[in-house]
Amino acid sequence: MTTERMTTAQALVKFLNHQYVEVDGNETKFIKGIFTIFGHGNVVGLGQALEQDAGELEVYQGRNEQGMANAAMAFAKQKHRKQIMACTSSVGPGSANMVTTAATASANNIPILLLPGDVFATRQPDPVLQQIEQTHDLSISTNDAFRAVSKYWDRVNRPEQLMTAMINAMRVLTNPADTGAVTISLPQDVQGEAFDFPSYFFKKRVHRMERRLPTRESVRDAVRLIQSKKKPIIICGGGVRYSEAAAQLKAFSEAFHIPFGETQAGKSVVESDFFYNLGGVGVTGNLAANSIAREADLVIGIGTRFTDFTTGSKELFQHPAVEFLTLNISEFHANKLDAVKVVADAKEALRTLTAELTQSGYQSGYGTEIAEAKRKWQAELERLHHVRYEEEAFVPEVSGQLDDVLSEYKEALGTSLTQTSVIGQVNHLLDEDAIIVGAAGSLPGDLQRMWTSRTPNTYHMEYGYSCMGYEIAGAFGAKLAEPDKEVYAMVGDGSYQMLHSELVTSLQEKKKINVLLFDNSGFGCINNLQMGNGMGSFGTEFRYRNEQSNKLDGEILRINFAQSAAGYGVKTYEAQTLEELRFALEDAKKQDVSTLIDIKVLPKTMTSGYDSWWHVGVAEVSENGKTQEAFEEKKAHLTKARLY
Ligand SMILES: Cc1ncc(C[n+]2csc(CCOP(=O)(O)OP(=O)(O)O)c2C)c(N)n1
Ligand SMILES: O=C1C[C@@H](O)[C@H](O)[C@@H](O)C1=O
Ligand SMILES: [Mg+2]
Repeated sequence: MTTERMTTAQALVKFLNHQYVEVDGNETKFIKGIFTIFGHGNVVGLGQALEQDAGELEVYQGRNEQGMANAAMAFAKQKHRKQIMACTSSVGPGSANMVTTAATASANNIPILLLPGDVFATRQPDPVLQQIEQTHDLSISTNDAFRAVSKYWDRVNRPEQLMTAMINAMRVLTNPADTGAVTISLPQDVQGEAFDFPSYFFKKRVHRMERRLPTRESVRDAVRLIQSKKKPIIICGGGVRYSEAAAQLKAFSEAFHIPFGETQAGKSVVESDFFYNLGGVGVTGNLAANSIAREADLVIGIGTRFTDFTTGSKELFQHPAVEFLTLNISEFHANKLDAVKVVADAKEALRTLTAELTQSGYQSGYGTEIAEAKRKWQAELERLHHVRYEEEAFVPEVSGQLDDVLSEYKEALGTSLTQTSVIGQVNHLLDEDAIIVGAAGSLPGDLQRMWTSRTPNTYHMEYGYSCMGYEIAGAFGAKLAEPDKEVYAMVGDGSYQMLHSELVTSLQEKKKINVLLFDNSGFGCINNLQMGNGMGSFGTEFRYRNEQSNKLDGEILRINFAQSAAGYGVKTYEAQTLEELRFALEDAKKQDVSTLIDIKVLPKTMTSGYDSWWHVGVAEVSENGKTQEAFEEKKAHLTKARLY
């Protein structure tokens, strides 16, 4: 047996350089690069190995561990999970900062390899700087927090453990049914320890991402179920996108005259103007998809996790005889809602099902309903694009909540722009193949409803975890994945303030991203949620502390985000009118550096409603009559919802 004497960290870097995936006969290098923030927990171990010989790994410098890991996750998402990035952090706070992204990646089933430094395996210097000493258990460290949010977790306490750890890491990272965050904790002493690694550990490994075929029996069950139904609706989830099954989905819906709604992860798999594409479905769905879903007697979920947003907390589907069919690579997700299930790759399942159903001569019973529902939604969309603020008698989309202070916002932010009209302009003016990236706030809802995708795979939304602060790092990660396209972060002022550090990394790497910042001076969607459920406006508007009341109900905060980003070297614009917005969008396209448009919008001018319900934990007992009413309303909805 030939061996190579190297440190654990050197062996890890060499191993990462030899991993490939094969999909449909195409081979790709699996790990494109590694994001780093060095500290004592990784610099002289993994840092040394990367300095000495990083191989073909591109080494990036992050600004915030959560931010860099978000960028890595977005890269993998935009690459449809066929290529990934690794991330290394120091010990303690550096690794803790990545826990949020681990959760985000796992919730979204996106592969990401996290390599946090860890406390000494020998325990000799304990407590090392940044070590928490848990008196009830000295074997745990900050990195154990990753266990709850990783799909695979391991700690390399001896150099030779690296081999099984990494082979298992690759098993999970390349498993389409159950991928997500993989965390390999690397005690800082072990990173530098040498071992005679066998050469076979470093051989080229090609991980075939196989397309699981459906069984004959499951397809037979599916065909029988579909044949018994007249008004099916398909829910197109992220699994369709990662399986690259757009053509098969289109063929299936055309052949049998079955429309589909899109989840956040499934949006833009197919262009919006495809006849059978109804657009976003669920809590943040549009009128067309939700009205068809409400009356459907069969819901065919393809590659979807059926989250509460997709099912309207299981209240959306109201046909008395509604049943569920799932096509999913994950047995766990396929099993939801008591569905008849086809556990298989989406592309393969659709191919087989199309062939079998064709033989039966099946056609759905839809007449003009699909065209009619789409026509009505188009008219509503037009209206939303043209909502303009008027001083007198203006009724915002979310009305009856902050009506009396809208003019104060107009003054403070110097704007009368409505959010829906801004989205209309942006959708109109961006290049057809531009990618938009988002995650949290009111924008994901507006965009799932309103965004018209003209080119496939241009809508990139992280809504499995809806993690504020993903947007800008995510845009940077998407740009690394698709450097030839313009990428736009769609971000609220709350999310922007939470985390935008990787904007600087985009400048450093000369990878231009564009930030469209919607400033309504508040956590707008949460303000809608609380007030919509009987509360007052509490802790969600950005207002100064008022010395009289000692509450946060003073004047509205005014922040010039454009000025602050200009300090980084970003090309910035301020938009308080549609003309300024149009100019900025066009001029931003001409720039080579990252850009930011500080768009001031009025609160309460985002979209709302469209026949859906979201189950939240409204107070059962309160001193406020409105909250009491909201609780009664919730109870009424619950009587119409499935219980599991
Ligand atoms: C990390 C994180 N913390 C908290 C939340 C809960 N949350 C969801 S949206 C939101 C406010 C978002 O405000 P902003 O970005 O300004 O968007 P707006 O709703 O005003 O459009 C909050 C606090 C979250 N999704 N993620
Ligand atoms: O609590 C939330 C409410 C949603 O409206 C929002 O989009 C999401 O970010 C969230 O966390
Ligand atoms: Mg806001």
